[in-house]
Amino acid sequence: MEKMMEQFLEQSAQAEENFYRLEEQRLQADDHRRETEHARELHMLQMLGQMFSSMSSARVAGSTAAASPTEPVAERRPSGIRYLGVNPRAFERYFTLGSHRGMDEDVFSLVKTIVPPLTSKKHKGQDGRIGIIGGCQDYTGAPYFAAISALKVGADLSHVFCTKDAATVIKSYSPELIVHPVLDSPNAVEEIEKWLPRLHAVVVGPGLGREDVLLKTAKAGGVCSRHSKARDIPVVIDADGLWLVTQQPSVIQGYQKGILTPNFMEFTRLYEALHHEPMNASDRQRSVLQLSGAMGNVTVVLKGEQDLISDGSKVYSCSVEGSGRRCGGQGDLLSGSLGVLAHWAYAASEMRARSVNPSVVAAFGACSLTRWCNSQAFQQHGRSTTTTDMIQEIGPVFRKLFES
Ligand SMILES: NC(=O)C1=CN([C@@H]2O[C@H](COP(=O)(O)OP(=O)(O)OC[C@H]3O[C@@H](n4cnc5c(N)ncnc54)[C@H](O)[C@@H]3O)[C@@H](O)[C@H]2O)[C@@H](O)CC1
Ligand SMILES: Nc1ncnc2c1ncn2[C@@H]1O[C@H](COP(=O)(O)OP(=O)(O)OP(=O)(O)O)[C@@H](O)[C@H]1O
Repeated sequence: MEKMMEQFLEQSAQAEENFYRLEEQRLQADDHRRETEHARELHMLQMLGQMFSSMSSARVAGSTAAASPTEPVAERRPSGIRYLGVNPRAFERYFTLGSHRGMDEDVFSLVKTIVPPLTSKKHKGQDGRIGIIGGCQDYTGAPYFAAISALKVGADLSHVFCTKDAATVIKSYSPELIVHPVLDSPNAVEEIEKWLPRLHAVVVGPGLGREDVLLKTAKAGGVCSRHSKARDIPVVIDADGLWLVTQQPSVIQGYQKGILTPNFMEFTRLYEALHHEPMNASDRQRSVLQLSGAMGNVTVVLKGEQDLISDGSKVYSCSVEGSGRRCGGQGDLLSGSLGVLAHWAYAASEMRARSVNPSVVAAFGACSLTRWCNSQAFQQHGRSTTTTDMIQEIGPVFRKLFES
């Protein structure tokens, strides 16, 4: 009897494994189809963009007005950043948001090209299945903010992997999230790995806490899992996930689709752990470049008055207008949005010459979005602005920044 039971269990484990293998193959085929479709649509958009741009340059050439808004754009275009033919007005609008740095406009225009078209041919899941690893007894807001932001940006499904006692709380904030109460279960890593093959990006850290056992699970089940690195999906590391990276930089060092999003304190800790010397706070651009280099060129986003983004070769700054209000949770909005944008950027970039790192494009998009949501929410709520108010702005701000 016992033997039969054993055989039965073995067979059902095998059947389950086969199911996931087939499911993964099916998802990969779907992704491939979608990427091809996306590339075709993108190609048409590029051609249209080029047609518009040549029409508008013809108008500029024919007019006597030397100060057309399209002219300085061409002059400001830096070498090494491919121009993909977008509406020149995007640059004009971007300037009104507060940036005055030549390099930024091109990265900003690239963000628009990664947004997948909405078509009736897609099925649920194709625009992104994002996983957030975080959420414990103390912190239930952070994973919620990250996961709901991913959905509001345009992901189709958002999964949260949290501890048991955080799960009911997070579920009660939103019926839209899929919540797995597994982080503190004895077989936590297997529980997470069951889902990982279906995910397009993971965000590790919001509200994770710093208990050893949770950090170990996040490491084995998220950052280092064969399903994330081997499947080559973007891994965004934020908040307490950065605590883990500070203790063990090798968990993400050299992984090209790794993106770290430290605030100033998290950045300082990580910098000092890697360089064994105090950071020079007056030269943040240099420090962010150095840290990305020391991490094997993972993308680093140092958040602050200006967000500095580097993949170790260049530093980009994002200074889209925000506000003076610094409520907790804004960083979670950023990391959740970044998970989706990173997936889109890599899906889109397969078809293109990679003149700009897709992680940088995605990071630039997420920073611009977060900052402007902050500014828009502040206009209505002033000092009482909270992250929930900012999340309500994601839809209109995204449309205005990236889809108009
Ligand atoms: N509602 C929630 O559940 C929230 C939970 N959070 C979680 O709280 C946990 C701890 O996050 P913390 O960010 O507090 O991390 P830390 O415990 O490392 O604290 C960082 C400290 O640095 C300070 N700081 C930030 N920027 C600074 C700067 N430029 N100069 C000087 N000091 C600066 C902050 O006030 C904070 O006290 C994380 O898991 C995080 O995800 C936060 O995301 C906020 C919202
Ligand atoms: N001084 C500032 N001016 C404008 N925007 C800022 C400023 N500081 C931070 N931000 C923006 O706020 C967002 C979150 O950064 P913040 O430093 O609050 O992260 P965090 O501390 O990790 O957040 P969280 O509270 O979620 O843990 C980023 O998009 C950043 O651009």
